[in-house]
Amino acid sequence: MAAPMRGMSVLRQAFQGLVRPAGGQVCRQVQHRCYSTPGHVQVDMNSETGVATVRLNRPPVNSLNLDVLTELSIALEKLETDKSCKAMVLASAAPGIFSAGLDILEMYQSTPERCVAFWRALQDAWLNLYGSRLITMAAIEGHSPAGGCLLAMSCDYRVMAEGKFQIGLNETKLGIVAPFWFTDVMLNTIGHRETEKALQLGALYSAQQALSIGLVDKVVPLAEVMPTVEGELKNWLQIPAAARVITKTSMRKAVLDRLRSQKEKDAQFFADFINRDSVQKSLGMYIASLQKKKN
Ligand SMILES: CC/C=C\C/C=C\CCC/C=C/CC(=O)SCCNC(=O)CCNC(=O)[C@H](O)C(C)(C)COP(=O)(O)OP(=O)(O)OC[C@H]1O[C@@H](n2cnc3c(N)ncnc32)[C@H](O)[C@@H]1OP(=O)(O)O
Repeated sequence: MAAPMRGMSVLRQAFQGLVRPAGGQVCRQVQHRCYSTPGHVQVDMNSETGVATVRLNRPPVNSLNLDVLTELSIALEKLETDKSCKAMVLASAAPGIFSAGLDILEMYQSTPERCVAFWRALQDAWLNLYGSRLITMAAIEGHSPAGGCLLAMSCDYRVMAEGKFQIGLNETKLGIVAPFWFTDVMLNTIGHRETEKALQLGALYSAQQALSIGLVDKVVPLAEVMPTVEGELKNWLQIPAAARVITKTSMRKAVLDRLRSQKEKDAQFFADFINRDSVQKSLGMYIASLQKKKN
């Protein structure tokens, strides 16, 4: 039997047919299909319910590097074209973390070419997620700063674990600036006044604070995050899909089109901005502060 997954009872896993075959990889029987397991993004498709669970799997903190973002983008594209797939739950396979956001090492002392490739991968992953026809829900079972917060905000619904975990766009604290499309998504989520404060301060919120400003939709004990997402999904799945998708698309189109129309310019701007001496200095200091935390 596979080791129990965090936030999921052994009974629930047994019920869902989790087994570990001779090869050693976790797989599911009958109604479940694993799209991928070896990489940094695990996709588990339940063909009976039409719900896919996509787990980021890059321990220790699921920082989003070029590989993770490319894999995430491909996984989302596959689900989008899978007619049996109706909904997607974005979660983490790493305990205590949803995602630490972009891999800072992709932005520090990197080449302009790598920066552009990295940024394109982020743009594509986000366009696929924010523009998805699927019902998308974030199961936030841990910290979710910066790019992690962007991924969560880009879903249709967010359930976060109570306790010590934090979520927010903290870019200014690193001496960098949240790109316009991060800002647009936050504006659409919590409104203008809260976004202005949140972005200038680089604020990281507790789950309860995030709930109070509408950054997340529900806060529950850690073990209840997945069951709560599953319960909420039942409501969403009852809505006629075409009407829901048209509504979602019309509400998100302007923000998506804004990036689509200037993808290359945005990627070039990122590479130029991030390679400024002052930005590199700030990033260097931030990396040192993360490392110092341990000593
Ligand atoms: C007008 C201008 C317009 C455009 C400008 C263009 C672009 C600029 C904008 C770019 C956008 C960036 C968005 C981002 O996502 S930036 C990333 C921000 N992320 C963070 O600040 C999170 C940092 N991490 C943490 O706070 C903690 O790690 C965390 C709370 C998530 C978890 O804490 P925990 O105690 O559990 O773990 P740690 O011991 O801290 O970390 C373990 C190891 O992981 C390393 N680490 C952590 N986060 C990252 C990361 N984001 N990238 C790379 N590496 C990371 C950490 O250093 C530890 O490493 P080791 O010491 O073990 O080697």
